[in-house]
Amino acid sequence: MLKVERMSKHFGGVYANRDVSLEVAEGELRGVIGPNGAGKSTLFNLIAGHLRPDAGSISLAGAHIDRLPPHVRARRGVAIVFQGARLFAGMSLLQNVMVGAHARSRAGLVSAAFRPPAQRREEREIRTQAEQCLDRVGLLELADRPAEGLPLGQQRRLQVARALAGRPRLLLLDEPASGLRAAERTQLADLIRELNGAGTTILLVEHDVGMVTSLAHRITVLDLGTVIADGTPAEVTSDPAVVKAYLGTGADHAAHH
Ligand SMILES: Nc1ncnc2c1ncn2[C@@H]1O[C@H](COP(=O)(O)OP(=O)(O)OP(=O)(O)O)[C@@H](O)[C@H]1O
Repeated sequence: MLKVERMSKHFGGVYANRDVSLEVAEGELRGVIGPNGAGKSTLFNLIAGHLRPDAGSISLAGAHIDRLPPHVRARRGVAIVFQGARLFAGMSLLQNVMVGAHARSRAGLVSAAFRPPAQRREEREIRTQAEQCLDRVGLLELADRPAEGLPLGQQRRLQVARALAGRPRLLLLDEPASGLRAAERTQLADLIRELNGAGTTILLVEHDVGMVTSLAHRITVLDLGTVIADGTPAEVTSDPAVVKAYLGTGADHAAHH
């Protein structure tokens, strides 16, 4: 479904990504890991459309998307959950998800305020769909609560619900576990597994190696901007190059856990 071919991106003299290739098959849960500075965020931003590659290509279901702006990629079915993405604090959980759905609807959120009768049905459909998305992430009971002050674990799940409202073909998750407590991580991991089990193709870029190895079918390992391993969790974690890359930043890595 997603194919990244020999993609490179440099900042000055530093290759943040160099000749990076990876494929995500339909229905797959693909993990991307790597020590600090490996190029994970850069890869994520290139796929999401926030950075342009210097070389190489990205295609979705056979069509090149690397020159499309993020919102057009979203319309093609690429949903993005950013690390630290903002929620609308003044809105309820349900409204936050409805914004995600409106991004895809013809009416748009602004015109929803002046909705003529013809648009009321669409509005109702969006609401129902948003409720379903909240239900999928286990937050339906909190639908009418304000998003403000929500614990971090619930914020992340709300962000996932918002991404699901666009009915994505591919869900991109950028370090979704960062800053979460152990119990919240477990809940989030269960959610990711469930979504993938229900058919959502997922690319999970994550610092937490344990989480990725427990969830992903296949893992791409980056180090210093290049792919050093690609395979099943068992294959990559026993790969000497991977072990060496992580040992090289051992103290730093341990500090994150
Ligand atoms: N906007 C930028 N300008 C200059 N250098 C950058 C920029 N973004 C990334 N880099 C450099 O590119 C390399 C890869 O960084 P990147 O943030 O993609 O790694 P990462 O794997 O996400 O790291 P971390 O796990 O620490 O977040 C690093 O050497 C970084 O300093």
